[in-house]
Amino acid sequence: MSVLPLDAAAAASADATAAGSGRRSRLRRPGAIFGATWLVFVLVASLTAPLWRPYAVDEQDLADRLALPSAAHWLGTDPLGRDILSRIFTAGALPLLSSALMLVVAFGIGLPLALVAAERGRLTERVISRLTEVLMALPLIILLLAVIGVIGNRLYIVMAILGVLISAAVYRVLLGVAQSVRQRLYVDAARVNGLGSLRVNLLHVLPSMATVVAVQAAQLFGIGLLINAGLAFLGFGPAEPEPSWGFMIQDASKHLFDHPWLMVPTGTVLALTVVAANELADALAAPARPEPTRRRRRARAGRIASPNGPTAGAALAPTASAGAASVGAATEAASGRAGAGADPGVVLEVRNLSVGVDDGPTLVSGVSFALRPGTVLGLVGESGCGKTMTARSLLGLLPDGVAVTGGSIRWQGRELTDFRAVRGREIALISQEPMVALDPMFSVAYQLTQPIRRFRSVGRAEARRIARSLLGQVGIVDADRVLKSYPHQLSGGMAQRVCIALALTGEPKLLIADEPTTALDVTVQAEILSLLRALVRDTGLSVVLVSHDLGVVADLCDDVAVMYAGAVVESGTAASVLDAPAHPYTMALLGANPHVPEGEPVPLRLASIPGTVPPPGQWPTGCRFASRCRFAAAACGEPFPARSAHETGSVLCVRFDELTRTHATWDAEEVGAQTALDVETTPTAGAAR
Ligand SMILES: Nc1ncnc2c1ncn2[C@@H]1O[C@H](COP(=O)(O)OP(=O)(O)OP(=O)(O)O)[C@@H](O)[C@H]1O
Repeated sequence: MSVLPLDAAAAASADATAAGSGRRSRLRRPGAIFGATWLVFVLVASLTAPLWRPYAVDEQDLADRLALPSAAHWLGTDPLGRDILSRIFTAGALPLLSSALMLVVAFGIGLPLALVAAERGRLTERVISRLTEVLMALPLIILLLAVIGVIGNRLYIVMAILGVLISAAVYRVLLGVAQSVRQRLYVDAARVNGLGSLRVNLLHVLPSMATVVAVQAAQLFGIGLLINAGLAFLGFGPAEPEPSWGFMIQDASKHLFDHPWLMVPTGTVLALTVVAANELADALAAPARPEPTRRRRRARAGRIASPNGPTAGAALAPTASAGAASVGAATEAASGRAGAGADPGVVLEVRNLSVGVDDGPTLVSGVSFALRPGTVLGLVGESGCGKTMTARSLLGLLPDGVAVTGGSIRWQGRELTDFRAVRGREIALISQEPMVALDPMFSVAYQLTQPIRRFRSVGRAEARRIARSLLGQVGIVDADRVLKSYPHQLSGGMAQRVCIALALTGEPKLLIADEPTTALDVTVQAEILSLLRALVRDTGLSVVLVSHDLGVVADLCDDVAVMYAGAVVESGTAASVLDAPAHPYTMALLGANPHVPEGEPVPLRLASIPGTVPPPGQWPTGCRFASRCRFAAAACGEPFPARSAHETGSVLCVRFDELTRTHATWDAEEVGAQTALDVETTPTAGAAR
């Protein structure tokens, strides 16, 4: 039953987010104009045919049979001398309306099922998918003929049943789209902002699927017309003298050689109607005009170099507040504070957190840290080390099929289980891609005032006033203009400011900032960092900052937890960890930081840590960094506990004491053709290498 426009749907899904302006521009294309105009014309002409047709459908002129077009009969006559024009348009209502009915049934079943399966997770999705697979395995035409055998030529009912059968295929296509839309950051943002499941689907998921739904509907409509005509051709249409396109084509096929014209009018109307539906679908599926601006492209390029702009000079320098505010990101083993949730100074405590894929590998294990009010904790590490999974666990926003499998998250002294209750109100999220985190369908005013009204129980006018004030708080001076704007009209930096304002709508106490500056220009990065710093200073917010940029961490964080292969390998105050790293991975990470001190030449090649992070499921016993570590020894192959370090932090290295004693360092000596990091150890007796 491969009747669905999978390619078209996939193509459309790719740009579904540009739906607003994109859809309008697509509808101005010639194909779309032709398709829509013809479909409207044929529909109106068919529905009104009894009012304007020149002859009744059964009116015969036996003296003028099989006539060519004339003034009396514009499209000629059939073998019984009946007027073809009158019959064609009278016959149009049935295929058009019954195909529309088929669409309503197919989407009425397929679309809600896709939304539910995408939302409810893997188990529900599997159950629904298996059921729809059964439906898809049924032989469509044979089944339809069997139905006709039972109920007769009642084409509306037959087409409704066809809709039920096709709903399985509709579901398959829409499921993929719904799943991909649900992963978009603005859907997460809507959930963080307290929207219930129905409203998330209605306000954010469905509008983004509209293009795919329209493409599918247009193509299925054409297929419905053909099936309808095919059934009538086979004799399962309306009984004579009622006209039908299929029967008229069958009648014409008998005279293909002696009176070929007879095939032309009905064949042309049917073909034009199917082509019009397909043209409309193609126009809708065509990519919308690309939106990326030079600014976004530059931002992407900047991400590769990961410069820190004005903050780069401060890279690796201790922050002024670090010492004073340091809480330490301590593992439970190192701190020994099993009951630290009772500590009134700790706003968030994560202990022994594990995250894993259902029936799959563990992605994060044994992660522990604590956070005091008004401080910033940085989660750093290479890509794939589990920073995002850890951060998203704090909001209960893990991807489908991924779940917290162990440990505890204590928020303000109580175990965090009901994430919906705290999302947006107490804990908010700022994500990496501001342009994707805002819903392209809605104005900034709408996106800000909705959560404000919900969280603060205020009216429309007051919500707008608060939105304006929040925009002012995040450094937007022309708030009124920005409120009226749509996301695509904002620059990256402006969009991130709006996202931060959005995160503040529920007056949260904790911000999870997942690489909030990665997608931005260098100068804008600095502005956003300084904005975050000001917010922490002025409002007492706590922040968990996910970053791979040590410059950003040095600049903004009070404490830092360095993650490697799903575990925290070192934690402590940012000042102590960055100034005197205790774990070889932290040393190597600092050595590979692409920071060039002022006045020094830029190296030809950047330093790197040899090897790659072992993927989940392939972590070795013992130290997960051992295979890449210059200091690895036999003892690293065995499991070992974390050790206290940096006064309030910890380090997960069995050779910690030894390396400290020997003042081991791991610097990036980037010269000439050297590509790896050099190891320097101060030769001290007993310092084994
Ligand atoms: N939906 C998912 N299903 C299964 N595994 C996943 C999923 N998303 C991420 N992972 C895996 O989980 C591990 C941790 O990913 P995570 O995104 O937390 O890393 P990260 O340190 O934040 O990296 P990055 O800086 O690239 O975002 C990676 O190995 C990743 O491949």
